[in-house]
Amino acid sequence: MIDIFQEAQKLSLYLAYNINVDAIVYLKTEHIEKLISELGAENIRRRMDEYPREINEPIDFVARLIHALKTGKPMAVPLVNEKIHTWFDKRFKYDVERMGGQVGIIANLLANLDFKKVIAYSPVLAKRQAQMFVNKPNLLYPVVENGKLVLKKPIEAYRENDPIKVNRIFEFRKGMRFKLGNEIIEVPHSGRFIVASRFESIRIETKENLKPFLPEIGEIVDGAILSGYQGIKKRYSDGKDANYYLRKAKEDIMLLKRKKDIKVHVEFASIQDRELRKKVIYNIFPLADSVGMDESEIAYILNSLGYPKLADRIFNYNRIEDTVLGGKIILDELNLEILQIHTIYYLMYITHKDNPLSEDGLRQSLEIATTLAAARAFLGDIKSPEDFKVGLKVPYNEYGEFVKLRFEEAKRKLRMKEYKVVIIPTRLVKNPVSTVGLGDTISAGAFSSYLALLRRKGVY
Ligand SMILES: Nc1ncnc2c1ncn2[C@@H]1O[C@H](COP(=O)(O)O)[C@@H](O)[C@H]1O
Ligand SMILES: O=P(O)(O)OC[C@H]1O[C@](O)(COP(=O)(O)O)[C@@H](O)[C@@H]1O
Ligand SMILES: [Mg+2]
Repeated sequence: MIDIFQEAQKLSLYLAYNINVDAIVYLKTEHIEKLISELGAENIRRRMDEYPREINEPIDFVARLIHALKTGKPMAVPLVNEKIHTWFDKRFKYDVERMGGQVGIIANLLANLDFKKVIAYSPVLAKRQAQMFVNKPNLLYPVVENGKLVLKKPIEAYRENDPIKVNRIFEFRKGMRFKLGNEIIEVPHSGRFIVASRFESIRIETKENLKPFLPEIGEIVDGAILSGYQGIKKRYSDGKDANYYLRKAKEDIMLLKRKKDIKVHVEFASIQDRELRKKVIYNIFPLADSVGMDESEIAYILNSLGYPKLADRIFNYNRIEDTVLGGKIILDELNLEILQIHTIYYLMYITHKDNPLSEDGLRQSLEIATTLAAARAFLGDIKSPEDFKVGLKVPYNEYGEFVKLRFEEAKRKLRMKEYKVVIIPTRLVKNPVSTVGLGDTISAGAFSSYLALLRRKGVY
């Protein structure tokens, strides 16, 4: 496995579009009890039944937070009412502020792992945000100077007046117990709840001056990881809308692939609004080669594709045979080369039978992914390639053997002839320093090692 990791390190990757500051709160029972006594258990329960898909007022936040705590699922809900920022800041002291967003997290990870070159782009880059990127020669931000593409360290490329986006992250831990009225809730898994800020001023796009250079960037790199589409809004005050930004996003992928047919991985993230989710899935996925998502996200996607019962089963029971079934549907309906699903107890790849990699190769790629996530969960951050070894010391989760057994059963039940499906148990850290960014870490590790293995086979 180490040899594949070393081959992945020789790759150069392009990343776009989202960076932000993650302001992290380590939730304590007292926080929750205070919120419940302030807003009332009955009110919260009622709002939980309504399942608000955006945060307009404090009770929306508390309802969705408690739903996440009850299920132990990773969740992200957009904050759309700028007036309640002060409500949050009065109630919570942020324990840590760190780099966030798929681009920010993956850029720092790959740069610290000594990848050859990481070109990280976000349409906004404020000074404070630029300072959160690791300052290494292999991590560069693309700018246009005198009509030419120039790659600079982020700290040399920031713009004074660019806005900063701060997301609030609530880290919760397995075993936390509290009362909601008469109901005792015990958190089943450790995880994170993201209150994702959505501002008019930050658009998910490639700025017009950089756009003509995307084919050149595509030529320099070996692959691209794109994410942030969840930040697109339905409508903007200047008349632009989601269709406009999705058309632009599609153009970007085609431009990146124009000079060299690089592989593109899309890291999916929670999109609460059904209409927007559907638009992102139908516009973007067919242009991607690879897509990554967690168990809540696969359920949301299947809901959008018209499989609500299967979606509910995956969300509530996380059974392997349902995930395989759902994965096959997504792979086929959106015509992907490979789909990667990360869940608390297992990681899964689904591809078509003609994928050039062997099942063993695919499994090794997932092993790299879970090892990196375990290292990050244990250390809080990955600072050098040496940290990979820390992940190797983390044991597989206690359901490891059960996962393998259930997978063998699923293979007997489901039609598998046309697919390659591989699954591995996760290496799960019992008391993680934090969990935010683990999915991004898994996907970066999986996609880059997938590319390295394709290269080794001579097919990429
Ligand atoms: N404590 C943990 N140790 C190792 N890996 C973990 C831990 N908790 C979660 N994970 C993995 O990370 C993903 C989370 O993905 P998101 O996209 O951030 O939801 C989870 O599925 C586990 O595979
Ligand atoms: O949707 P947004 O606002 O771009 O934010 C994405 C959020 O997802 C993260 O990138 C983490 O994602 P994962 O936990 O799924 O790896 C956070 O750092 C960030 O706050
Ligand atoms: Mg994720």
